This record gives sequence, C-alpha cells and structure tokens, in this order.
Amino acid sequence: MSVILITGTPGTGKTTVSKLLSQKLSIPLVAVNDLVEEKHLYHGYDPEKGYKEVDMEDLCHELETIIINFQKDGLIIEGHLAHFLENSDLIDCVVVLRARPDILIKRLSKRNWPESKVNENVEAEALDICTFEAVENHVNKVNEVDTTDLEVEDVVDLIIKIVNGEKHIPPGDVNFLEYMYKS
Ligand SMILES: Nc1ncnc2c1ncn2[C@@H]1O[C@H](COP(=O)(O)OP(=O)(O)OP(=O)(O)O)[C@@H](O)[C@H]1O
Repeated sequence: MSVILITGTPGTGKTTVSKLLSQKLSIPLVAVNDLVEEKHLYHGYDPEKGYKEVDMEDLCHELETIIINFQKDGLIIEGHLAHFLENSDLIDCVVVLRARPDILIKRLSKRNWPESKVNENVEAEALDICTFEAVENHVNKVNEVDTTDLEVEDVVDLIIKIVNGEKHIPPGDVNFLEYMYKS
C-alpha cells in the first residue's frame, strides 16, 4: 500500500482533501499539525508570525517511525511541513495542492489571521515555494494539483488516479506569479 504525502500552502485544502481521501482509500491519516501538538514537537511559539516553532528533526524522526510501523497498511501524511521528511525511500507519492492566490486570499481571510500572515502565505503560493521545497526532497515523486476550479471530490478522485499510477502531474504547469503583482 502507498505512503502518500499531501502538502501545500495553508488554505490549499490539505485537511479537507486528506480526510475524504483517507475515507475513500480506507487508509489511516496522520495530520502533521496534530502530531506536532500531541508530541510537543516544537520549541515555542512565534507571536509575531502566529506559528509554533516546530522542531523539524524531531518531527521527521517521528514521521519516519510512524511510516515504518504503518507502511504495510498504507498511510496518508497531511500538512504543510510533510514534504520536509527527507527519507524519500519511505514515500510513494507526494501531492502538492495549489490554489490561485485570489481564491487563497478568500479562504484565508475567513480565519482570524493578521493580514501580514495571510499575505505571507499568499506570496509563498504565488512563488511556488512549497513545490520547490517538495521537489528538493522527493524529486520524481512530486505531483502538483491545482485545486482552483475543482470541487473537493474532484481533487480526491484525481489524487486516487495519481496514487494508482493512472496519472502523473509533474510540477511546472501551475504559474501564479502574475498574482504577485496584482495583489
Ligand atoms: N477544492 C476546494 N474547493 C473549494 N473549497 C475548498 C477546497 N478545498 C478546501 N476548501 C476550503 O478551503 C478552506 C481551507 O481548507 P483546509 O482547511 O482543508 O486547508 P489546509 O490546506 O488544510 O489549511 P491548513 O494548512 O491551514 O490546515 C476550507 O474552508 C475548505 O472547506
């Protein structure tokens, strides 16, 4: 069974998509944010950025342990830090969810985030940051799914095709750079 990483800028739909994917594939789901909280895998909290300062070495060690114990049943690991897991031999498929910046702004603006935090994430999405980071660790296993005009169910069905080897969507086609200058 496959070990699947679902990553992407906050607001691209990782949690929503992964929950439905886990149900449809009947394989367990690990939410990185929940794991960080439960195992206290962070040094502290950056009030300015509104983020926990995650201990990446401890997080990656924890994820490797979980994968080694669960990989025979298949596993979905979801979170915007998931792709930092360096041991790509443990991973079968990486999916980077993408969302056009104007859509992402609408989604993130529903949260009580400071405007600076929304803008930081939207700029990261416009600059393909998550995709570049994922390719760095998992070069040939990365797929990029632009969720902008897709319903959650359509995103999940597409990911199932990718997991089953029926489709591969290599990074490169998604280009939101123009939105850097619009916003
Ligand atoms: N394909 C989609 N079409 C429309 N709305 C979507 C889609 N995917 C997710 N959403 C909506 O976007 C919002 C953010 O989704 P979600 O919380 O799953 O994102 P996330 O990437 O997990 O964010 P975070 O990393 O902050 O947890 C939610 O309101 C969700 O319902």
